[in-house]
Amino acid sequence: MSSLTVVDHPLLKRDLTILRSRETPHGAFRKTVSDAAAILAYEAMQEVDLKDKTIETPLESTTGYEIADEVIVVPIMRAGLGMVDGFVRFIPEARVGHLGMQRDEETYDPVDYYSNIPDTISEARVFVVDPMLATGGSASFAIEHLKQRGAERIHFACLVAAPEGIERLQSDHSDVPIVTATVDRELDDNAFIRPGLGDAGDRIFGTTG
Ligand SMILES: O=P(O)(O)OC[C@H]1O[C@H](OP(=O)(O)OP(=O)(O)O)[C@H](O)[C@@H]1O
Ligand SMILES: O=c1cc[nH]c(=O)[nH]1
Ligand SMILES: [Mg+2]
Repeated sequence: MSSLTVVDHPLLKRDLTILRSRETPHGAFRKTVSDAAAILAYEAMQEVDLKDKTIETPLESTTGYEIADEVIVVPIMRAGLGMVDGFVRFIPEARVGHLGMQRDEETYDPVDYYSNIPDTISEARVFVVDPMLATGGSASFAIEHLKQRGAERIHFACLVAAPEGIERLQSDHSDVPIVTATVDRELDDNAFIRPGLGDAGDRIFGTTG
């Protein structure tokens, strides 16, 4: 079974509270998603490989490190776009792929509408990002698509996960580690996460209210 890491950090708890509140307007919501994603990135990137590099300090030579991995961040659109900045903040040379996916409002199955993935995917360490893991359908489909494109080292990062989504992802993709800020109680009858934070895409982009 893949690993599940629930990041325990006071800044993340504070950010999650801002995100959960219905009072938070979309500008503050978008900024907070980005800030929280950076904290998740810090944890999710623990396994990134390094290589030695000799450098000159002002006084002498010493051995330092640089990132050895080719890193690709893949947001599941739309809401995943809000996490990209937080992830590339630490690795500016990272490439970004895009997967467009929208849940069907009745069946809750993901419908894919866009894919643009860097052709270095097979040798890369890939971070799939989406704030919400609800039924797990979108994340599972996205990861399957990336595997079919050749990806072999995939990580998944989200802000809010439902127990149902974690179970689905661990069952479909036992090789993909999951990093999240919280595991919430349950899915409701509309497959929304409770207590959750509502519709992440709409709140990031201000498409309702
Ligand atoms: O785990 P699941 O049951 O698949 O649900 C989670 C998906 O639902 C949301 O996207 P949505 O379909 O609302 O699209 P949007 O990002 O364009 O709003 C969310 O950002 C995930 O992609
Ligand atoms: O709670 C949920 C479930 C799916 N998508 C969201 O944006 N929020
Ligand atoms: Mg949405």
